[in-house]
Amino acid sequence: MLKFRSLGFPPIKRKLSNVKPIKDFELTCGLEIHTQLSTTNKLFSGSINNPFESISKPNVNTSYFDIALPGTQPILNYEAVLFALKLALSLKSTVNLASQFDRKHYFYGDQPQGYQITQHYHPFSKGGYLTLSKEFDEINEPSKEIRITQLQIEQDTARSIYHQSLQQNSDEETLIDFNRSNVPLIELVTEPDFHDTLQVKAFIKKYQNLVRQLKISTGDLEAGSIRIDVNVSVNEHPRVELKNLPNTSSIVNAINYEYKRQVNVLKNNSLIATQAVETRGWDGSKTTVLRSKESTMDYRYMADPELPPISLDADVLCEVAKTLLKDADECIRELMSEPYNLSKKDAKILTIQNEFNELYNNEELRTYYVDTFKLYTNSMEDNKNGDPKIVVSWILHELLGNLKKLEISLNHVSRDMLSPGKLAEFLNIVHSGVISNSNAKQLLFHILEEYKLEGCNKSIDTNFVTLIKKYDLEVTKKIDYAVLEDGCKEIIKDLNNPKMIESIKSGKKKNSIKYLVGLGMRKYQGKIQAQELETMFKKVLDIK
Ligand SMILES: Nc1ncnc2c1ncn2[C@@H]1O[C@H](COP(=O)(O)OP(=O)(O)OP(=O)(O)O)[C@@H](O)[C@H]1O
Ligand SMILES: [Mg+2]
Ligand SMILES: [Mg+2]
Repeated sequence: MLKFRSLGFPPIKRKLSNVKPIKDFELTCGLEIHTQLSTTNKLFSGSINNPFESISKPNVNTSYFDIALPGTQPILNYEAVLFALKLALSLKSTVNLASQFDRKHYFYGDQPQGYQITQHYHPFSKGGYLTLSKEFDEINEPSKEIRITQLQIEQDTARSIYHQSLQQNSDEETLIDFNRSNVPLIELVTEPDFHDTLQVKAFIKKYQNLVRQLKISTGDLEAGSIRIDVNVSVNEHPRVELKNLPNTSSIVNAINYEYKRQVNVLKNNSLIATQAVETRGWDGSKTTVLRSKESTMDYRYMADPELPPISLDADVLCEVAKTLLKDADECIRELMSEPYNLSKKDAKILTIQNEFNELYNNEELRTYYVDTFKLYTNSMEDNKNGDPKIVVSWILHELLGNLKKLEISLNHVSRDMLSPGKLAEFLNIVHSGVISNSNAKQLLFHILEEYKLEGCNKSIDTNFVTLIKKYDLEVTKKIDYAVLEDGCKEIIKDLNNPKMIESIKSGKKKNSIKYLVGLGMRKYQGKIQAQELETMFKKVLDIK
C-alpha cells in the first residue's frame, strides 16, 4: 500500500526564486483552491470526516451515501456552511443568502454517483479579496489586492490508489478508498490577478494561515487538505490549467516552466492550445498534457433536485462576523508597536499558525503573551525594574519548546499551573537575579514535567521561591572574586586547548567564550550568573 502522507515530490529546500520576466511577454495566473473542511461529519452524510484516516483502514468512515448506493439521499451538514461563512466573511466576499447545489457529471471510479455535487450556477459567495503586502508577505509591490471570484461548497471524491496487481501478467489495478468520499470542500476561485510567483506563493501562505486561524481546515498542502490548480497564460493567449501540484515549490517551479514553455511556443508562432483550455500535469521537472478540457468534457450541469437551497438569514451573517478574529496583519502590526515593540519575526510567530498544531493555537498564544506582558510590566512599574523583552523570549523559546517536548497543551497549563500571572511572577524572580537563567530554564522544565507526570493536575507546587530553596538553586550572592578567578583559570588549564584560547583572545572565534562560560556553569552548578562568568573569563584572558 502507498503511504498517503509520503505521496508527492520531495520538498525542495532552496529558496524559490521569482519568475524571470521575458521582455514583451507578461505572465498571468489565476488559482482554483480546494480546501478540505475539518468538520466532524461529512458534507451530506453522517459519516466521520477524517481524510487522514490511516490508509491501512480503507472505507471505515463510509456510509451508503458515500458509496452512492441507489436510493440514498444527501442531507446537508450545516457545520460546513458555518465554516464556509467564516471564510467568506473573512475574505469580504458577498454571501449569497440562497446558494444552490448542482450536479457536475463525469465518469470516474472515485465518483460512483456519476456526478459531483458542487455549486455551479448559484455559488455560496461572490467577490472579495485578500491583500498582500511587501511588509508582511515578501512581494515586490508595496501592496497588491488579489480579487476572489467566488467560493463554492462541494464534495470531495474518493481516493484512487494505483498499484501493480500481484497476479501474474495482469495490469496495474486501482483500489478505491471511500474514506475521503463526500468530505466537505470549498473551492475558492481567484481572478487572474497574479503576475509573478512571489505573489502566488504569498497568497497561498496567507490563505493557509487564514484557514488555520479560522480553525476550518488543517491547511496542509503536502497532505492534500489544500489542493491547488494553477491557470497560466501569457499576454492575451488562452490559459493552460496545471494540476497535480502537491506543494508550493511544485507550484512555483511548474509556473516558471510553463511560462517559458508558452513564451517559446509563441515565439515559434504556434498556438498555446488547439482547444479552449488545455490541462497539463507536473511530473517534477516539466508539464505534460493531461487533456484538452472543453473538447472532451461536457459536465451537463443541472440543479440537484434532492437538495434545497442553503437559505441563510442576514442576522446569522452578523452573528458569525462577530465571532471572527482580528485580521492577522493588524495583530502583527499591533505587537510591533507600543507597548510591546516586538520584532516582526516574533510578532509573526505569535500571530501566524505555521503548521497545524494540537498543542496551542495562535489566538491562545498571542493572548497568553499579551496577558503575561501586561502583568509583568505592571509589576515592573511597582519595582521600577525588569526587562519587557524577556517575556516574549521565555514564551517562544522556553515555554513552547517545553510544551512540544512534553506534549502538553498551552490551554492546560495557562488555565492552572502556569497562568499569565504565575509566569509573570516567575519572570520577575528570574529578572531579580535570585536564580541564574540556566537554572531557571531547568526549573521551568522540571515543573512542567512534574505536571505532566501528575496527569496535568493542578496540584503541582509552583511556589517558585520555595522551589528555588528546595532545590538549592539560589545564585551565590557573595561571590568571592579571587576564588572565582582561580576557578576560571583552572577551567582553562583543564581544557588544555591553547588553540581555542588563542582564537578567543585574537577575536577570531569570539563566541567560543560561551563554551568556557558553559563549562563554568557546570562547575558552579548554575549558581553564578553567566554574565559574571563571562566577565571573569575576559579578565583572565585579558580581553577588553
Ligand atoms: N487569462 C487568464 N490567465 C490565467 N488564468 C486565467 C485567465 N482567465 C481566467 N483564469 C483563471 O482560470 C480559472 C477559472 O476557474 P473556474 O473554476 O472558473 O473554471 P474552470 O477551470 O473552467 O472549471 P473547473 O472548476 O471545472 O476546473 C480562475 O482561477 C481564473 O483566475
Ligand atoms: Mg479549473
Ligand atoms: Mg474550478
